[in-house]
This record gives sequence, structure tokens and C-alpha cells, in this order.
Amino acid sequence: MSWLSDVEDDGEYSEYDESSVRQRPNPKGNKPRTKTRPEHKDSQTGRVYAVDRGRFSVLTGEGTPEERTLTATKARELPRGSIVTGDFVDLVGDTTGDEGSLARIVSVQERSSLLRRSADDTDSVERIIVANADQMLIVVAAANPEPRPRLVDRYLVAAYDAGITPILCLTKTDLQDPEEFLANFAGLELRVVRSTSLDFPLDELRALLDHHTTVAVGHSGVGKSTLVNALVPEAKRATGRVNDVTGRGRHTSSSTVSYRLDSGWIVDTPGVRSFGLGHVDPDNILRSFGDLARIAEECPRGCTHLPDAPDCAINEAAERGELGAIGMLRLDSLQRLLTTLA
Ligand SMILES: Nc1nc2c(ncn2[C@@H]2O[C@H](COP(=O)(O)OP(=O)(O)OP(=O)(O)O)[C@@H](O)[C@H]2O)c(=O)[nH]1
Ligand SMILES: [Zn+2]
Repeated sequence: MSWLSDVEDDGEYSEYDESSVRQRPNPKGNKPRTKTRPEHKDSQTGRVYAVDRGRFSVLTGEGTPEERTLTATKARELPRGSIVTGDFVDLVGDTTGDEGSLARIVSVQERSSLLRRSADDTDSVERIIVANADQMLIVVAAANPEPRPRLVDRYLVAAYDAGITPILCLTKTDLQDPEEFLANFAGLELRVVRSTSLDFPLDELRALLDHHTTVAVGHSGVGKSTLVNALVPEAKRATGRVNDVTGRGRHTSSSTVSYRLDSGWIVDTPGVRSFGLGHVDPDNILRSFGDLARIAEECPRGCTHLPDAPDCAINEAAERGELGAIGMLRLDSLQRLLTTLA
């Protein structure tokens, strides 16, 4: 079975549930909670940059003289799994960040985006990979391992569904010219970066990542860690293993972590091996193809926009030759992505 169907549970939470998180007694915390409870006074805001077995690493006072990192637990009233890497949270308790101190996350702020996956395509239960990312760096090797367009399609679908701008990064271009592979994506408004570890395009990448929160995704062995290390040397991610040595159920060393760039953040997702799309709404894919979405307004209700869809306005425009060469490539990409979901 390919890694794509490798169903993996979220080890982050499964082995560390509420019962094992001992909360300190809180005399003020016994009031019944309502949905519109007042905001905690004196709470601090922070960014969750790593999650490990019920412990959250949080950066607070970002960019100010008070900037510091904290370790925090989740307040009991927040549901399990409700805080993910990239979240902005409100903290109370010991927010000094001193050795051994523990703060408590009492609420999660509204998210600007959510990158999700389901365990497989038939599973509508979603798991959140990262919150508040606005870009996705899709890392694919030009060779070793061989690039697979269908896999990139899956990442694109997830990005478009989440409203995150995809960027395609082709690594190992010293081994193979990627142009033939890239022809698969010719119709997309997709920024492409070509990279080799012999000569990293660091300036180009930094310019693209500046002022953004970018989630990096890619199949094991494509050189994603090598790339993240080059961008963030202190990341010190383990490199050199093409095979996954982390056994099922042991994901603590492979959790999603955000790294700070000069300006902006890159989120590495080593634990994400499967990318089920069971939760994705096809309308979100169409929305990412603005030109075709406008034509689709004339489609019959419930139109699939696939080649066999009766009276599909996009297909009819294509038949009348109104889409042009690029439009035809885009229609082909759209239909391929929609087929991924069908
Ligand atoms: N020839 C060549 N090899 C590369 C390049 N980038 C990375 N590699 C090699 O590819 C192998 C895998 O690189 P990693 O950075 O560990 O790949 P990864 O995607 O992080 O894989 P995991 O650690 O399994 O998640 C290593 O042996 C790297 O030295 C490149 O641009 N060219
Ligand atoms: Zn249609």
C-alpha cells in the first residue's frame, strides 16, 4: 500500500488525554461555564509553535522586549484536539516562562485558515494540521523519489480548500530536469521554485516566505528537512533518512513545528504522511479557478463540471473554443482535481 493510504492517527492526543493532565485546583474555576463567558482578565496572547503530548510551546510578546517562550497546558473546558500548531491563544496562570513554569490556555482565537486532512478519502472526520497558514510550500523531488503529479494534485486540493496559496518547490533538480513534470501544472497560477542542495535558492525562497506563515508539505525523502534546515539552521531537523523509521504510534519526534524566519514562519509537518480529502468541498476547488468559476455560474444546479456533465457551461465554452489555450489547460487541471475528489 502506498503511503497515501497509510492511515495514521493523531498520536499527539491519543496517548495523552484529559485524565492524565493534572490541573491545579483553581478556586475561581468552579463556576458553570457558558459559551459567552467573560474574557479572562490579565490573559496573555501567544502563538502555539509546537504541540507535544498535551504540552504546548507558545511564543508570547512576539516582536516586543517582553518576548518569551512558555510551556502551557490546555484548560479543561477546551475540547481535546482544539489547539493546534499555529493557533493564537489566550493564556493565564504562570506566564513568566521561567524554568518549570506552566501556563494554561483558556481560549483559542479565531483562525484565518485551517489546513485539514481526513484519515482517508471516505472519512469525513477531519484532523487539523496547522492553523493560520497563508501559504503552502509543496516540496517535490525532481527525482529520487520520482515525482507524482497526482500527489501534488492532492496537496493543491487541500490548499485551495483551505484558502491557502500553494507554491511548488522542486528539489534535487541536479538529478533531473523537472520541466516535463512541471508541464502537468502549466494551466495553474502556481509559483514554482527550483532547488538543489548544491546551490539553494535561499534569496528567492526567503523573499517568497517573508511576512507569511508557510506550511511545508512533502513525501518522505524529497529533501524537505534539508530545505528547512537551510532556511532555519537551528531547526537541526534529522536528515538523511529516506525511509520512515518512526513506527506507527510513536509520533512524538515527528510532530508539526513552526520555525521562525527573519520575518515570517515556516511550519514543518514531518508527521503528516496521509492526506485524505474526505472533508473537502468541491466548490472551494472551483473558487480557486476564478475565471472558470465565473462561467460556472451558468451551470445547472449540482453540476460536477466533469467532461461528462450535461449542459456544463464550462465544457460548452470549451467546445465553442472560448477558453483559449491556457483556459483549456486550466480546465484540464480543474477537472483532474475534481476527479481526485469524485
Ligand atoms: N542530489 C540531491 N540530494 C538532495 C537534495 N536535497 C536533499 N537531498 C538528499 O535527499 C535525502 C533526503 O533528504 P531529507 O531532507 O532528509 O528529506 P525529507 O524530505 O526531510 O525526508 P524525511 O526526513 O524522511 O521526512 C538526503 O540524503 C539529502 O541529502 C538535492 O537538492 N539534491
Ligand atoms: Zn459545470
